[in-house]
This record gives sequence, C-alpha cells and structure tokens, in this order.
Amino acid sequence: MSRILEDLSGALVVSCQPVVGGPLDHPEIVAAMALAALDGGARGLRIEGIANLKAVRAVTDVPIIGLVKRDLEGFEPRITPIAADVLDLAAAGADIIAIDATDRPRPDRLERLIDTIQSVGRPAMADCSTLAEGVRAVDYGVEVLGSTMSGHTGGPIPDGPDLALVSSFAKLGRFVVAEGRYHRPDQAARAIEAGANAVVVGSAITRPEHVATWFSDAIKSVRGDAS
Ligand SMILES: CC(=O)N[C@H](C=O)[C@@H](O)[C@H](O)[C@H](O)COP(=O)(O)O
Repeated sequence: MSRILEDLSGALVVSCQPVVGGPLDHPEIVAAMALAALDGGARGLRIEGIANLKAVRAVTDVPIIGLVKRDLEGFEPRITPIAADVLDLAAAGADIIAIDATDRPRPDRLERLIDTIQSVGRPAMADCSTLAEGVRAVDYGVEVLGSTMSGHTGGPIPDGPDLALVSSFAKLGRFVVAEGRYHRPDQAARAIEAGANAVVVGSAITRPEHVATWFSDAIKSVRGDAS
C-alpha cells in the first residue's frame, strides 16, 4: 500500500466542496474549511477544482483527494471525466485523483483515465455506484474504491449511506472509502465496521446550506407547514 493510503488508514476525510455559487464558494474559504476540519480530527481532504486545490495545498500537507467536476454536453459523468484534468490535478498537488467510474457513456475511456493517473504516480480513486463498477475498476488497476456515486445514477436518492456497497468493496482487496450521505457520526463508525479504510464526509460538515435545510424541513414537518 502506498504511504498516502497508509496515512489515510482509519481516517476521517472531509470533502470541502461548497454549494456552487453559494456564499462559501471561494478558494480562501475552502482553505479555511479544510483547516477547521483538520482541527477537528480529519486526516485527509477531498477538494474539487484547481483553484480550490491550490489554495488548500498552500496551507496543509495532509493527503488530498483531488477532482474536477465538469458538465460535458451529452455525458453524465462529472467527476474528472477527461484525462487533461488528471494532469492539472497532479500539478496542483492532488495526492489521490478521483474519477467517476460508473458504467455510463463517458468522453474518455476509463482505462485511459486510470493509466493517466498512474503515469503521474498517483493512486486512482474510482467513484462507483455498484459492485460491478468496482470490480471493473479493480480489473483496470485502481488502488482506491469509493461508494461515492451510489444513488446518484438515476431515480430517487436514498436517505442513508450505502453500507452494503462498502461491505462488498471490502472483499475486493483494495483501499475502500465510504462516501456519500454520511450525515451522522454513528454512520461513519458503521462504515469502518463494514470494512471501510476511510470515510469521506462532505455536506454534513461543509455545506451549511444543506444542514440548515435538514433542520428547517424537520421543523416544518412537525408544524405541518409547507412554507
Ligand atoms: C455524487 C457527487 O457528485 N458527489 C460529490 C463528490 O465529490 C460531492 O458532491 C459529495 O459532497 C461528496 O461525495 C461527499 O458526499 P456527502 O456530501 O453526501 O457527504
């Protein structure tokens, strides 16, 4: 296992991805959120976008999972869909590079993305939605499997995290990251019990807009108030 993955064993990784266009969506604020998360015990970060990554890299040496979200016409995968982004992420200081590994039409072939990540000496993290996608990504040589995309490839998004997918990934002999809808500490603990090597938490820590909505919706539901 690479040193970066050893450093992340048993770690909380905080994804600092502000709501796009929201009041926190500025690189200096992303860097401040990252430092606050590290103060609270996070040992790794997940950062989207080159400007944000550079701002965070300037203030910490902890392992960073880097990604670029890109909406390309005619394609659904958004997380680092093209090989050119891989090179930019490596140059900006990402230690691990995350890619959408779902089984959906994509602009650059998955094998090409993984080869490009390996050519810059970084572990590749496959953001998957199913076990079959994880198995395919392992066949292509990824070092890290994430449950990131579970529930995000169509249909209603479930409430809780996909612990069953984490358990299945744990049998594949790769570093497993539990990610997606870990909204409470006990859920993160269950992920480690299910075999995850690390847990990524995003919205519950770094998207106060989402957290405020959870609370305001709960209050409205009790009041029977749709406004
Ligand atoms: C599906 C997708 O695009 N997920 C993204 C991946 O980087 C982020 O928007 C999520 O915030 C991240 O995965 C953490 O998940 P959560 O915010 O649920 O803790």
